Amino acid sequence: MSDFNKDFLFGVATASYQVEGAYNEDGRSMSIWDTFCRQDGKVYKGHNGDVACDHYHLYKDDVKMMKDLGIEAYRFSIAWPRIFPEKGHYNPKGIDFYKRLTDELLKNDIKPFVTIYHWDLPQWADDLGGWLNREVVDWFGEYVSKLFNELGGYIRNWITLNEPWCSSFLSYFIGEHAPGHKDLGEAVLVSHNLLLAHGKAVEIFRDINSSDSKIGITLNLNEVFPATDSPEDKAAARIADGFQNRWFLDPIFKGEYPKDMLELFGKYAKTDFITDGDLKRISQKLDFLGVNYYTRAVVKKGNDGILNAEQIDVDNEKTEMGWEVYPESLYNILMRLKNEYTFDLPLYITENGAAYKDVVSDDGHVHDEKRVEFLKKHFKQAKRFIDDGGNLRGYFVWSLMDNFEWAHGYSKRFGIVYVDYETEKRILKDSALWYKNLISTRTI
Ligand SMILES: N#[N+]C[C@@H]1[C@@H](O)[C@H](O)[C@@H](O)[C@@H]2O[C@H]12
Repeated sequence: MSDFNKDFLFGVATASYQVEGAYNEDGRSMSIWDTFCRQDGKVYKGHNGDVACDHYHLYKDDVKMMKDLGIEAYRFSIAWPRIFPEKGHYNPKGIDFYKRLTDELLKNDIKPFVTIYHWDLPQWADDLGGWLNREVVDWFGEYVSKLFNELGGYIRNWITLNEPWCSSFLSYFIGEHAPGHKDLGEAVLVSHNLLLAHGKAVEIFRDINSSDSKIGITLNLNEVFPATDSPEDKAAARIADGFQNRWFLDPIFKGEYPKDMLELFGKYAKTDFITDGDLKRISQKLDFLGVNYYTRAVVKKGNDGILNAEQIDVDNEKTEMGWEVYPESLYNILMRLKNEYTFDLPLYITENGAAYKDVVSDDGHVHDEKRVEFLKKHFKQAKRFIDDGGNLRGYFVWSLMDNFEWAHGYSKRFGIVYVDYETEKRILKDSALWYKNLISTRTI
């Protein structure tokens, strides 16, 4: 058994579109996810975030619930369509919600960690090309300037983007997420514009915010294993690692795109998307890196004619998402970051958690033993990293409560708190009570 020190932050995470609801309240306009949900066949049973967990109206109860659990930090995102419902049109009512939420958190000694962009791009921006249009960097700059000026005095920890891999490759190449394009060249251009927007936000942040405020980015990273020791499978694993991890880590921390991926993507990218100064903007110094970790990947040589790297199904314990439970890779990823990219830069696990088939038992409780075991194993790996000299500052469990799980709608439950979507009633799962005990003892 070993203890997390007193400064380590035990948190939970959510995102605006997944929990807020109030999709058309107080001036909020449509986002690409409001649009995507209304397209046939895109989201499970046509679910959408119109109401979600109604966090917009129930936030005080949710903050009290966090307080009662001893939660020390709350990672949430801001909905761009609330702040700028139209191009160039600022909506003060939009900011007012986040001022109320932040005020409630601070009153309860819960540190706010804000994600500036967690996928709900305003529809007006997408109508003008969205992340495909390099002008989005300026629109994003106007958005973040308003956030820093209006909220910078209360919020000290800012995350520019959540999982740019999802906002680019999952959304513009694989097509599972909004806006649902399937074009690798577009996805590569989008990934670059996302990183430019990230860099623009860091520049503005450095101009506006005091030094006791911190800024970083959140990347979803996994550890990639070759299915066999064959040269073909090893080569496939290297490409898969480049596609998932190095394409973002290298420009942010080394100031250059990985050459092997640049060569591969260069065959598909529609324009010469890198111009002078871009990589300098993208690779500005950060105050921390957020890591979202869920599972590893085991890859064999594929034949899609593009990446030629195919993930295989591993005969091991899996979550409801079909993701292998592999806590060791959390340690390995953190150690790789420390040794190759971030060195002594503070790290946060900004998301880790699991979906399981949760049901309310006859006793009125939700006995999610598998999630308790999942979290226990992953917290142990986090502590192992700290004990081996890693500068891990905190851990945000995904998620505080069950919520809208993107293309899966409400069919996947990730929360440590159960949500009855008919009544919006919250029920603490056993994992919430386990987390409360971990926080109070700080011992894993
Ligand atoms: N899927 N899944 C769960 C979770 C998703 O709900 C978050 O919004 C993303 O940041 C990340 O993908 C992880």
